[in-house]
Amino acid sequence: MYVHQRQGSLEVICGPMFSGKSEELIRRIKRAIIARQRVQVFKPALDDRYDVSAIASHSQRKHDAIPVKDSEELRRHLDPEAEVVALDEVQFLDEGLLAVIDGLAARGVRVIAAGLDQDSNGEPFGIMPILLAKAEYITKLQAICMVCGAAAGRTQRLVHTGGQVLVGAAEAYEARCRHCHEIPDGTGQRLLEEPARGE
Ligand SMILES: Nc1ncnc2c1ncn2[C@@H]1O[C@H](COP(=O)(O)OP(=O)(O)O)[C@@H](O)[C@H]1O
Ligand SMILES: Cc1cn([C@H]2C[C@H](O)[C@@H](COP(=O)(O)O)O2)c(=O)[nH]c1=O
Ligand SMILES: [Zn+2]
Repeated sequence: MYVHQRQGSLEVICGPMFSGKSEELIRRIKRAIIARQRVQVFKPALDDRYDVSAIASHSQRKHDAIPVKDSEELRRHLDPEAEVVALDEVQFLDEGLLAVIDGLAARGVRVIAAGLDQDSNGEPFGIMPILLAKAEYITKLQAICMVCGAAAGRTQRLVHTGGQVLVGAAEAYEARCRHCHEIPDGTGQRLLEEPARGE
């Protein structure tokens, strides 16, 4: 006879900026609360754009969250009774989070992690590729390309400052499709020019 235990799992919500990751995370958090589950919500302290101690979407939806500077601080705040642990902006958290998430899922906790799968150069962002490999469930969202209106899987940086990490919103970024996304090469030239016909 099988004995079913409460199954832990990892759900990852990814996609470019403005694709609705935070809205979707808040929706799942609200449903878990309606189901009277014990929910804990975290975000990296680094992301202080709209609110220091809340997940906030670009459409002003919010949910209280514990800001943490790294995975060690997150580990210290964990409620041993939590049934659901939700994390926003996980691309900013360190590799130590992987062991924390594995430990939670092994204890039967439902972990929901939202974050950018790609940086503004279209490269994998932080621990996201590993989380995607480890997840039981993946939701990849698309925004609307601000140039052509197509579905957008990438984020265009509009300012020529910063390295991979530059906290910001619409003043510094917009959603773009693969075709309209440009990777700066330092000269202001397009890197991804379409080959001329006949080439
Ligand atoms: N280019 C865009 N495509 C889709 N939604 C956009 C765009 N620009 C602004 N928005 C707004 O952003 C909201 C999604 O915000 P949010 O959940 O914070 O996204 P993410 O967490 O993926 O950055 C949308 O519901 C919409 O109101
Ligand atoms: C593409 C890209 C984004 N960021 C920053 C900008 C924002 O502070 C967050 C993403 O927030 P969202 O909830 O997904 O809108 O990440 C960055 O630092 N570097 C990048 O390349
Ligand atoms: Zn486009």
